[in-house]
Amino acid sequence: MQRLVFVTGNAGKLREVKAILLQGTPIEITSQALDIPEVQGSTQEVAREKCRRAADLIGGPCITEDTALCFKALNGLPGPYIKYFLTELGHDGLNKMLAGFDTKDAWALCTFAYSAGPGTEPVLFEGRTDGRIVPARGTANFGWDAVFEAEGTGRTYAEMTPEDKNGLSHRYRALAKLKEYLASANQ
Ligand SMILES: O=P(O)(O)OP(=O)(O)OP(=O)(O)OC[C@H]1O[C@@H](n2cnc3c(O)ncnc32)[C@H](O)[C@@H]1O
Ligand SMILES: [Mg+2]
Repeated sequence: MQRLVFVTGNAGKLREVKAILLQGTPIEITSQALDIPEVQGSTQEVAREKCRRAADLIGGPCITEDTALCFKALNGLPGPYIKYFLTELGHDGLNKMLAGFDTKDAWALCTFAYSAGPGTEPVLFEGRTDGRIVPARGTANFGWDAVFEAEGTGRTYAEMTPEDKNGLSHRYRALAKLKEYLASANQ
């Protein structure tokens, strides 16, 4: 059994990561909620720096995760800054931001970063799910789930069962790559 510390302050992320990793992996997740300052930059720069700081703080190997919500009309923004937009504007405001644009297309991008310990360069694993921004539908219990309709499903993440979301989400796709990496690194 491999033990990995997932450093996150977000209960929704932790719940989904545990559920996804339960499906056939010898990885046990323990978590630490640390509020790590996030730098500005590309999703990759934000992810790398957060993971470096987390590894320094806990003094050992760890994973961190960054989620971006990218609007096509805005060339990928708010991207890694979605948390602040969601907090300040809410679901309705996110829709209104796109009112002047024809395309409501968007994608959810998840970046896991794995550090083998302080001083090592984090390795990144990205997963992307395409969709579009819609007026809120479904049970809104996690972030922007209610306003993101995943392509080809006709449903927002908030209208899906946890199993359905975890079978096609940005997080699931990124974790699949992380799992593969850890499995081959352990042979
Ligand atoms: O401690 P960390 O892991 O950084 O947790 P966080 O909540 O600060 O997370 P981020 O910095 O990655 O910001 C991502 C924002 O998107 C939200 N979010 C992340 N994953 C989501 C998902 O699958 N569905 C809906 N909202 C999500 C999350 O609640 C934040 O508001
Ligand atoms: Mg954060």
